[in-house]
Amino acid sequence: MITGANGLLGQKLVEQLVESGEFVVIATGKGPNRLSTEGFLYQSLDITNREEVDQVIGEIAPDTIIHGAAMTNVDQCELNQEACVEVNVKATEYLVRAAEKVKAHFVFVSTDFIFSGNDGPYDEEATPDPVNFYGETKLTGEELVKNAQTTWAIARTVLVFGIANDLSKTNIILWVKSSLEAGKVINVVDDQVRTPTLAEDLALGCILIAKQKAEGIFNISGSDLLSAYDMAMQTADYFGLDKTLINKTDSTRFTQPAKRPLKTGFSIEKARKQLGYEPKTFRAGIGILAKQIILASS
Ligand SMILES: NC(=O)C1=CN([C@@H]2O[C@H](COP(=O)(O)OP(=O)(O)OC[C@H]3O[C@@H](n4cnc5c(N)ncnc54)[C@H](O)[C@@H]3O)[C@@H](O)[C@H]2O)C=CC1
Repeated sequence: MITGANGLLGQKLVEQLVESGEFVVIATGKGPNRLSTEGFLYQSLDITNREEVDQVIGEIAPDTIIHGAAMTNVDQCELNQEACVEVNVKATEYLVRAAEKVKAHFVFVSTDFIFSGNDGPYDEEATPDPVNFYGETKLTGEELVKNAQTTWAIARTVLVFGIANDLSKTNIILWVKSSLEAGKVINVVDDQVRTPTLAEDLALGCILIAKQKAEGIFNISGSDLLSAYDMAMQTADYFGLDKTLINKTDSTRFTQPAKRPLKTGFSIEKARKQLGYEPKTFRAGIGILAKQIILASS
């Protein structure tokens, strides 16, 4: 059972799980089914509704729950903290309690934003110290999961990029591509460092965890440690666009409601060794997006 199935990760998870043919997939999401594929059962589920959560999980009694739903807009979390707590903390608790009753393996998707960004890249043992409210709520979610009376895993990830089926979500690659194609000058920070993650790779990592019923914390991200500026330059290079339109800048030039950690990124050695997880390079990820852009516009 997947939560947040209409989201970017949710869509990729459902696609890959169905394609493998090994699972009965229950996709749950807020409101109607917005997935473009078939071969699964869809159940509308607002995870902030405790009764609904109890009822749906009680009836389905899934083997495994991959909890990908979250309030993911970091600035909105800072501005609307009550709503952020409802989704990222309280709903996670409802799901954990319901999972305990049916003894489901519980996989929680978490974030590099639980870290300060002063001393990345991080391994699974590093000490969290979030710099914004979103990070705080995801860390509280992790604590709830760690104390669950059922088996659990936490899949932490970093800057997820991919193409959603309704093209609703933008990402750094799409932004750089469209700006440079329009001849626009863009300012890109070189002091925020990440290991960007192709959405398909994150889904793959979650599925490896689910299949093996692996327990504990796993870093599931890309392996290339890049600044946002590096990502922009690689994107321009891939599409043969004008790199002189990309200006290097730093985070002090931007004011956003939520502070961003500077240097995060993950070491993924544990997932490589224990799960057999191997992500694409960032360049290969751009290539996959490029094909999806062509398919979406044809
Ligand atoms: N996108 C990123 O760069 C990163 C994402 N993550 C984590 O990865 C996970 C997946 O993220 P994405 O797929 O990128 O996000 P997304 O924003 O595309 O999907 C999240 C989904 O959760 C759903 N949702 C929100 N409130 C809900 C509710 N009350 N009931 C049911 N569903 C609800 C939304 O409708 C949406 O479909 C999240 O847990 C996020 O915290 C972690 C690090 C980076």
